[in-house]
Order: sequence, then structure tokens, then C-alpha cells
Amino acid sequence: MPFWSKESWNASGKHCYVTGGSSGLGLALATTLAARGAHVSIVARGQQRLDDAMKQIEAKRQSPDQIFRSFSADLRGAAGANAALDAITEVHDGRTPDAIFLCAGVATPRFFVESTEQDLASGMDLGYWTEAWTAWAVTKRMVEQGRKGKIVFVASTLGYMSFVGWSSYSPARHAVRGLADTLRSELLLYDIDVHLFCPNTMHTPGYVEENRTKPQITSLIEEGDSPVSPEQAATALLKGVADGHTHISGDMVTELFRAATRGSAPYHNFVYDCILDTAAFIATPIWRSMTDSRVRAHKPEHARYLRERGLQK
Ligand SMILES: NC(=O)C1=CN([C@@H]2O[C@H](COP(=O)(O)OP(=O)(O)OC[C@H]3O[C@@H](n4cnc5c(N)ncnc54)[C@H](OP(=O)(O)O)[C@@H]3O)[C@@H](O)[C@H]2O)C=CC1
Ligand SMILES: CCCCCCCCCCCCCCCC(=O)[C@@H](N)CO
Repeated sequence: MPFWSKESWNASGKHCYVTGGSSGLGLALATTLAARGAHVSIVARGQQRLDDAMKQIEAKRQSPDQIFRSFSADLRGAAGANAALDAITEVHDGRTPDAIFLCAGVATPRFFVESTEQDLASGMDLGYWTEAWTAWAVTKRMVEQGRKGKIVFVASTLGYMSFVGWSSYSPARHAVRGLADTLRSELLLYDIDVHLFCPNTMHTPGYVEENRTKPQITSLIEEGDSPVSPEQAATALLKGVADGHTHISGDMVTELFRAATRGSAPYHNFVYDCILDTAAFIATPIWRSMTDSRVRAHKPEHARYLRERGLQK
């Protein structure tokens, strides 16, 4: 699509596949899509949460024709991604979904020096591969079937920038961004649209969980963020998709980092992005130097923390 034209996408009647649709952002998206008349399929690992989510999705049904499906799979590997696609496309005669929303993911913040090999490897599995394998499996099928569609990746504000505590997660989010930017270009060959949603903090079960391991200094820095509800985030995501935006964010801080970190991604609006880019050019160094001071001021407490855990003599 040429850069000046506006796209408008409507979920009604479309088959939308939401990974991680049993909780948080994915669940909010699944219920919103159901309320907008879409066929909705959700995949996650835990059966109980899938069953509970299906009840919430069913409650939003607009027509008896809508098809809702759930399937339990671990999406960290190619086999799980393919098995999930087989299961959710069965009732659609094997046709690939019209839109894929890659919301499955887990964040486990902690200090780099206290991370194990498993923690860091798992960060990539749960923050990158859960999205990449499904994108790979679905693209192959779309190309084989000659079907157009949409793939919406989910990264984070931490896909544009990062700070203390996020060493197992932010790299995976940057990798998701790298894949989305690559595929935005490559999948033009097949008329498949690629979007990247970068949410800021959302009040979700996943957020409650990550706060259990989150270093205190990380929480302190995040006080500069204004958390949103998963429903607000889902609405922002769908608006960005309908507007045809490649990179989508739901808050001003992420908008600033988006504009300043644009790379080869298309901007939204020349004038608006110029203003944002200029504002970020001035504000980011101020924020960074304040944040660096906070991190340095945390050194004595951190030394105590490391000693208590036997990580420093
Ligand atoms: N909450 C926040 O502040 C932010 C979150 N994000 C990102 O947004 C996405 C959604 O986050 P949020 O809604 O908070 O997360 P939640 O933890 O609330 O939900 C995550 C969903 O993903 C599923 N999931 C996790 N791992 C796998 C797996 N290996 N295979 C299949 N499904 C899996 C979970 O189900 P189950 O565990 O049963 O498999 C659940 O349905 C994540 O990628 C997260 O990193 C980005 C920015 C901010
Ligand atoms: C331009 C100058 C202004 C800067 C203000 C910056 C304030 C800090 C923003 C921190 C945002 C972190 C979001 C993390 C979301 C996430 O991915 C995790 N919750 C994982 O689930």
C-alpha cells in the first residue's frame, strides 16, 4: 500500500488467531474481536485458563455464525506452533486465519549477574520464539494457499529502549522488532501485512507475576510509565492496525521512542513524527541522565543485595 493512503481494517467476519489469548492482552483482544463479530481462536498452554477465557469470549458473541475455538499448545517450538495451527484451522477447512495476533509471552526481570543460563535462554524462548515460530508456520501456509492476511507481532516499549533489570527480556523484544521489520519488507511479496505493537506497562496477570522477580530499582524507574488496562491496549492495537500503522503504540512515552527509533519502518505522519522525534531528541538524554543517577545511587543497596545472596564477597 502506498504511504499516503489510509487502510481501514474491520474484524467482522474474519478469522482472528490470538496466541496467549487466555490472559491479559491476548484475552482482552480476543473478547474485543468477538464483540466486533470476528471468528476467534485462542492458544495458550494452561487448559483451565483457556476454558475460563472461552466463557468470556462466548459472552461477547454477536451472531450464531461466529466460530470460537481454543487449543492448548506450547508455542516455544515449531512443532507446537504447527499443531496449534492445524487444530484451529480444522473447522475453517484448513484455511489460514485472516489475522494473527502474537500475544503469547512471558517476562522475568532480574539482575544480569543473578540470572542463570536457563533464565537467559528462556528469555529468548518466551520473548522471541513463541512469536517467531507461529509467524513462520503461518507464513508458509499463507504462501502455499495464496492467502493474504495480517501478522501482528507484540514487543514492548522495551523493544525500543531498555534499562537495568531487563537483560533476559528486552533483547528478545528487540529481536521481535527485527523480525517484524524484516517481514514487513519480505512479505510484500505475498501481500501479507505485518504490524508491530509495542505496549507500555499493562495491568495483567503477567505483570503481577513479573513483579515477583523485578528488582526494586527497575520498579522505581518504571514509575515514569503510566500503566494501561489490557482492554485499552487491545483497543490501541486494533486502531493502529485499522489505520495501517506498521509500528503501533498505546501511550506517549512509547510514541516518543517509536519516532526516535524508527529505523527503516514507515512513519505515521511526516509532521507528527518530526515533532515527536524532536521532542525525544531533547527529552531522552534528560531522562537517561536522571535514570543513570538513580542507578548509581542504588549501588550501596545493590552491593548489600549481592552479598546477602553470596554473589559478591
Ligand atoms: N503486561 C505488561 O506490562 C506488558 C506485556 N508485554 C508483552 O505482551 C504480551 C502479553 O502480556 P500479558 O498480557 O501481560 O501476559 P499474561 O502473562 O497475562 O498472558 C500471557 C499469555 O501467553 C500465554 N503463554 C505464555 N507462554 C506461552 C507458551 N510458551 N506457549 C503458549 N502460550 C503461552 C499464557 O498462557 P499459559 O501460561 O497458560 O501458556 C497467557 O495466555 C507478552 O508478550 C508480554 O511480554 C509487553 C509490554 C508490557
Ligand atoms: C522520552 C523520555 C521519557 C521517558 C520516560 C520513561 C519511563 C520508563 C518507561 C518504562 C516502560 C517499561 C515498559 C515495560 C513493559 C514491559 O514490557 C514489561 N512490563 C513486560 O511485561
